[in-house]
Amino acid sequence: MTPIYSSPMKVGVIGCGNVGSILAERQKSFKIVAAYDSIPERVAAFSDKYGAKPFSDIDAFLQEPLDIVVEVASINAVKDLAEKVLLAGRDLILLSVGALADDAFRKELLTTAKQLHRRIHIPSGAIMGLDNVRVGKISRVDKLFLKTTKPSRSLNSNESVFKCLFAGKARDCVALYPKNTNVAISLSLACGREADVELWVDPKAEQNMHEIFFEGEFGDAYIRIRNLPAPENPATSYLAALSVLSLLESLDSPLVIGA
Ligand SMILES: NC(=O)C1=CN([C@@H]2O[C@H](COP(=O)(O)OP(=O)(O)OC[C@H]3O[C@@H](n4cnc5c(N)ncnc54)[C@H](O)[C@@H]3O)[C@@H](O)[C@H]2O)C=CC1
Ligand SMILES: O=C([O-])CC(=O)C(=O)O
Repeated sequence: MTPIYSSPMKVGVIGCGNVGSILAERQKSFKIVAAYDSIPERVAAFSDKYGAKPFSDIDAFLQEPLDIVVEVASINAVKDLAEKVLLAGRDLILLSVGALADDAFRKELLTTAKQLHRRIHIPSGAIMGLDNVRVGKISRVDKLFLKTTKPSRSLNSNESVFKCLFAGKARDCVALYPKNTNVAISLSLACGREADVELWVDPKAEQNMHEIFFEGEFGDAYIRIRNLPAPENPATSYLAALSVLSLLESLDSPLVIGA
């Protein structure tokens, strides 16, 4: 049978910032052959450092012989570019999951993916437990609650006291904090039920902490993830970059683990 991907897998990256650079630094069984960013200097510097072909035109980028495109840019990038990626016949990994909070956009994107037999992969990002939260789609759920606590610098906040910045539904949270709460949408999509969310700023904290409270037919679970912020972007936890990396490393493995 023909292998699904080339070996090494040819990856195109949208977003040459913090996560894009971590992927490039640590690529092993895949190769980033093309890079696209809306800031020309960023893509040029990325290309000089890592050898990927630079693009500031998305159509030209998508004409490269890519096995998969990895979005590590922004919610706007997903909204503007994800459909183009699928229409170009590429699978897509997307990290700015908040874009999928828009029901109409998500449904249209998934319809396109289905029609073209393409896949959209959502990495676990900055949390753990997304695999088992999927039981929410086939069994009763009584509670899905995410409490995120981040240092002031991660939230670009001037608050000097421990304070709740938001309490409400996942999609309203990511609309207000698009660079900090994509995980709330990943959880909601995995479970099939919109998560309740609280976002706290803690001026004394050093880590980006996510606490997941999940209850239902199976029993209950509490997961606490204390993430080190990524050195180049404290809004993003380092684990988010590692999760994309591990997904890329395992995509064509014959052994699929989890859930
Ligand atoms: N799902 C999850 O668990 C997590 C998701 N994220 C999201 O992942 C994404 C990447 O994070 P970082 O690398 O830390 O961000 P970053 O800000 O360091 O890098 C983003 C890069 O993408 C580029 N970019 C932004 N919008 C673009 C567009 N419309 N078209 C082309 N290029 C564009 C920027 O110029 C920048 O170079 C962010 O959206 C972040 O919020 C981050 C952490 C966890
Ligand atoms: O990296 C994190 O801790 C979570 C994050 O920013 C997001 O979900 O957007």
